[in-house]
Amino acid sequence: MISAKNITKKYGKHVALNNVSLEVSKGEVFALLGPNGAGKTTFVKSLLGLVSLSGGELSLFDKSVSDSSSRVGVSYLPEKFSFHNYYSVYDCVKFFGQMHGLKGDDLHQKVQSAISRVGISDISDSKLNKISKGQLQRTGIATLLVSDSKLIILDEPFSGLDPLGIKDLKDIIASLAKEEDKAIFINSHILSEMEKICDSMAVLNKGEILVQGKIEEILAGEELEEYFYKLIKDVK
Ligand SMILES: Nc1ncnc2c1ncn2[C@@H]1O[C@H](COP(=O)(O)OP(=O)(O)OP(=O)(O)O)[C@@H](O)[C@H]1O
Repeated sequence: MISAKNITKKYGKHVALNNVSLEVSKGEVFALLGPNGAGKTTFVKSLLGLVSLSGGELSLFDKSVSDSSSRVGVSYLPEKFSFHNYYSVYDCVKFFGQMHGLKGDDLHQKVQSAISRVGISDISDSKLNKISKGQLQRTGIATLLVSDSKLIILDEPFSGLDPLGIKDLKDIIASLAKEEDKAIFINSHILSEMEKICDSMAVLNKGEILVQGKIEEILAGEELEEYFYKLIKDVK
């Protein structure tokens, strides 16, 4: 679903991604991990076509990311979800449903079901400027659930959520992961959460991939946090 072959991104003289290669396949929950400034956001922006690469090949569903149709079937949740303040939660999720081609009763049912799945049915009619940060983030998650996107890209999805929100999101990710035709790509710092929900990972540091593969095989019984800190310390 995602294929990066030797991709490089330079901002002026600064190399943010250096010869990065990685693959994300159907059915995977994939974590891109790395310290501040490692290049994670640059990688996500490259997938979304928001920055142009300096070299290499990056594709979604076997189409180059330079072709915007490669992003049909992709949903993205930014770290801080935002939308027009004067929309209600319902209308916001409905807008995303309409963007994915849903109509009539089907649209209404899917919007209601997405809102209920993230536990905010009680504030469905509230305007976005009248709800909390965590409720707004849950609204963002509902916008992902309303469509049947095959690739879901989550940027720091746990940020702004309370422990209950984190638990709900982990359950949602786990249930989406059961759908074998989907892949979930997560960019996050919260290592403890990643270990429980992801099956594959790559660690980026200073624009370079240090390790990549199945989490269980990489960790071989070690805790992810411990493994990560040792790995980063060793290459500093
Ligand atoms: N628009 C830009 N112009 C110049 N340099 C940039 C730009 N965007 C990012 N960088 C640099 O590229 C490197 C990678 O940044 P990036 O935002 O991709 O890292 P990150 O892993 O997402 O970091 P964080 O975890 O702090 O969000 C950093 O050194 C950053 O300073």
